[in-house]
Amino acid sequence: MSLIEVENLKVHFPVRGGVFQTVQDHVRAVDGVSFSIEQGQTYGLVGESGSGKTTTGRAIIGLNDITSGKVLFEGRDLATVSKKEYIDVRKDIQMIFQDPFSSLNPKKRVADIVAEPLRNYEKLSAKEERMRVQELMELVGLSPEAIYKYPHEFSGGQRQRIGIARAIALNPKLIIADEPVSALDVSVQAQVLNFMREIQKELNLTYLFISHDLGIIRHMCDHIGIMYKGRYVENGTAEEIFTNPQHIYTKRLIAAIPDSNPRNRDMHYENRKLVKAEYDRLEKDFFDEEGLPYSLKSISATHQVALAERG
Ligand SMILES: Nc1ncnc2c1ncn2[C@@H]1O[C@H](COP(=O)(O)OP(=O)(O)OP(=O)(O)O)[C@@H](O)[C@H]1O
Repeated sequence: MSLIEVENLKVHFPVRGGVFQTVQDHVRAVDGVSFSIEQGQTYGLVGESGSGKTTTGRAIIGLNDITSGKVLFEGRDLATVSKKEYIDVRKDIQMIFQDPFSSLNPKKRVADIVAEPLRNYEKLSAKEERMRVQELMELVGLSPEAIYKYPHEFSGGQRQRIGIARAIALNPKLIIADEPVSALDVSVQAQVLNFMREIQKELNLTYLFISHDLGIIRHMCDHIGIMYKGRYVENGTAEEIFTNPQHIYTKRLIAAIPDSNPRNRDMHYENRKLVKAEYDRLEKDFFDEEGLPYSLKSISATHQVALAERG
């Protein structure tokens, strides 16, 4: 059984207007997304800004209302479990946020920040709590003595480690990591990503990893879903997606990954121009009037016609 299964998830936000603020329309932020994640695996959701990645993560954790569809955690439907069961499940699902600068309360010491979930769910004595927080600090590679410092006394990478310490405090099974390194310097990003992989192995964590950066997703994920305007255009194993992308949108994202090998740069640049030209030409044809993506088959047919026309 998968740890988590998301079935045909839809999250629509009402758009209100007029004098009486009546509902005039809906933003279909997530519009029929399905995936499952096995224990210990990393599933990547990738897409450009506004494609619905964050809303998907927030809906799973209960921060956004679900319009329709199901979220099953260890086979239990989160919409129908008892309150007690839901509280247990919520302990098992934690989140790491994008911005370690704003997600940590600047007025609180690290001891209080990391202890927050412990105080919500576990009744520990002051001594037990301090010991657990110190243990967590060591686990994330920070000095246990630093628990009395404030967030501004740490670097960006260290702050994200504090966010991770808070997320793993209750020994969760699933961590939703929403752009966990995009606010960090590139030099620090790799360190934090590698560290996330290390603790994943050590604690048998499962990740839902959200990013707009396909290069990072490639580094981290076993399976990938490519989102565009609230829907999937493609999903599969990381290997399938990178070795044989089917959709022109996926090809475009892959072509946009910077290539660190200088020998490949010229070729990469040419590929990029080619893919961009195809994409621009076909973009209007991708979605029918209801915004439904055409099947991969029809896209590749359209694609072939376009290529033939170009000679
Ligand atoms: N509370 C809300 N009310 C109305 N619309 C919303 C709300 N939250 C998100 N949206 C809209 O839903 C769509 C999807 O947003 P979402 O933040 O999930 O995308 P994203 O792919 O995570 O993008 P980003 O990387 O910029 O966060 C966007 O059009 C956004 O404006």
